[in-house]
Amino acid sequence: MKPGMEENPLKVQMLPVHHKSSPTSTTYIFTTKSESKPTKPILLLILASFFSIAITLAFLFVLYMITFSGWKPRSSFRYSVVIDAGSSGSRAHVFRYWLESGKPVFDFGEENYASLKLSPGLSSYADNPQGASVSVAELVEFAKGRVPKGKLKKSEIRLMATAGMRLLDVSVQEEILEVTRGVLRSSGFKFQDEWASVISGFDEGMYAWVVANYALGSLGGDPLHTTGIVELGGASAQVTFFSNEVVPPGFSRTISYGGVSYKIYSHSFLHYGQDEAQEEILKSLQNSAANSTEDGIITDPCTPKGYIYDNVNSVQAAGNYSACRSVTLAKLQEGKENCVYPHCSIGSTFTPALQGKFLATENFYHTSKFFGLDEKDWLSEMIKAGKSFCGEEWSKLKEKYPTTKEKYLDGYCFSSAYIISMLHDSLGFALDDERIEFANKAGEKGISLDWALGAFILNTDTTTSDYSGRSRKMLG
Ligand SMILES: Nc1nc2c(ncn2[C@@H]2O[C@H](COP(=O)(O)OP(=O)(O)OP(=O)(O)O)[C@@H](O)[C@H]2O)c(=O)[nH]1
Ligand SMILES: [Ca+2]
Repeated sequence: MKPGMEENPLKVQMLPVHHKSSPTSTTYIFTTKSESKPTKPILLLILASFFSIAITLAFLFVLYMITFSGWKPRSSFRYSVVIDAGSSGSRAHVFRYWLESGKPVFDFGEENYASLKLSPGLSSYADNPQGASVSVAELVEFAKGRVPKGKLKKSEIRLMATAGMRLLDVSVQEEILEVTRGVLRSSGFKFQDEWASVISGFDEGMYAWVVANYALGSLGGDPLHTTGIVELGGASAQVTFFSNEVVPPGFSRTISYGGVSYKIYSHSFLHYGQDEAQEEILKSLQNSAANSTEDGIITDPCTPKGYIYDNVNSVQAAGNYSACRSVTLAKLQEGKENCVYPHCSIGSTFTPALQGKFLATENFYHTSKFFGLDEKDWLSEMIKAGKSFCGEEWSKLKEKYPTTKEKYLDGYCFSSAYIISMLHDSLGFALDDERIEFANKAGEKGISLDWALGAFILNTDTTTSDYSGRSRKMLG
C-alpha cells in the first residue's frame, strides 16, 4: 500500500488550470474529496441532538413567553357574548378570556373586549316583532368577527333585555324574544332558548354593582369597602349597594365572589329612567291641558322656551329650573303615601339607609359631562348649570351647542332638575356629598361601567364551564 494511503483512502481530484500566458503549461490543483463518509449513526446522532436542543429551546421560549410576557397560545382563549337589549338600543359585548389554575382571567382591554351598539332598541319592534331580527343578526355578525370559527360552538351568546322590554305586554315581549332566539339558534354560537330573556331589574342593578367593584378591585374584599351604583338609564333607574340593614324580602340577595358573601340591596325603578320619566311628565301635562276648562296654555317648565314639540299640542315649552325640579320631585314622590316599609325614598319602594360610596352612571354621567362639571360639588354645580340652561331660549341653545345632538340637547334642562330631585331631594345625598361621583368607567384600567360586563364576570366565574358542555347557571 503506498505510503499515506490509509484504510479509508482520500480520493484526490486533479483539476487542470490553463494559464493564458503559456497555453501549453498546465498547473494542477489538488482537491480532496473525502470518500469515507461518516457512518450513518453519527449523522443521525448529530441530527437527533440538534433537534432535541431545538425542541428544548423552543419549549423554554414558550415557557418564558407564557410566564413573563403574558403571551398565550391562541388555543387557550375562550369567548363569550352578551347582548344588552336596552330601551335606546341593543349592544353586543364580545369577551375573550382564559383560565389560570382553573379560574377565569378577565381583561377588558381592546384585545380582549369589543362592543357595538345599534339603535333602536328591541322594544321599538312591538308592532313588528320580525323587524327585531335585523339588528340582532347584525350584532351576531359583529360578534362572529371577533371569535375564531373553531371556537364558535363552544362560545356562549346571551341576549338580556331590560326596561324597554319590561314596559311591553309579556305576550309582545315573548314574540320579540322568539324572533331573537331564531337568529341566535342559527348563529353558530352556543345558545339555549332561555339565554334570550328579559332580566329582572334586580339582576340589572346587581350586574352593574359587580363590574364596578371588579373594576375598583373591591370585589372579593370587605363588603363595607364596596361601592354602590345609582344608574339613570333610558326607561329605568337602578339603585344597588351593599347593606347590612334588615331588608324586606325581594329587595336583597346574597351573592358570593372570591369566597366572600355580599348582601346586596338592588331595585330597578321602572318608568323612572330619564327618557321615560320626561315622556310621562309631558303626557300628564297634556292630559291636564285637555281637561282644563280655562283656555289657558299649560306650560312645560322642563323644556327651554321656543322649543317646538313633535305631535304634542296644547303644551308650551317654558323652561324654569325650579318649577321643573318640583314637577320631577312630584313624580318621584308619587305613591309615597302607600309606603309600608320603614323607609321609602322613591314612591312606595323600600330603600335602606345609604351605605358607603356610590358611582352615578349613564345619564348622571352624560349630563354632568355636558355641563362640564367637576367631581367636587357636582350636585350643587348641577343646580347652577341647570338654572342657566333652562332659562335660555331654545334657538340660542342650538347656536351655542351646534355639535350636540338635538335629541340629547332638548333633555338637559329636564335631566339637570331630575338628577337633583332624585339624588338629593329623594335619595338624600347632600349637595356637597363626597360619597357620590358621576362616572362611566372605573378603576386604573378604566373599565366601562356596563352591567353586561358584570353579567359576564359573574356568570363566567360562578360556574366556569370546562367546555365539556356542563351547563352554566346565570344567577337569577
Ligand atoms: N346626553 C347623552 N345621553 C346619552 C348618550 N348616550 C346615551 N345616552 C342616554 O343614556 C341613556 C342610555 O342609558 P342606557 O342604560 O344605555 O339606556 P338603555 O339601556 O337604552 O335603557 P334602559 O333599558 O332603561 O337601560 C339613554 O337615556 C340615552 O338617551 C350621550 O352621548 N349623551
Ligand atoms: Ca341600560
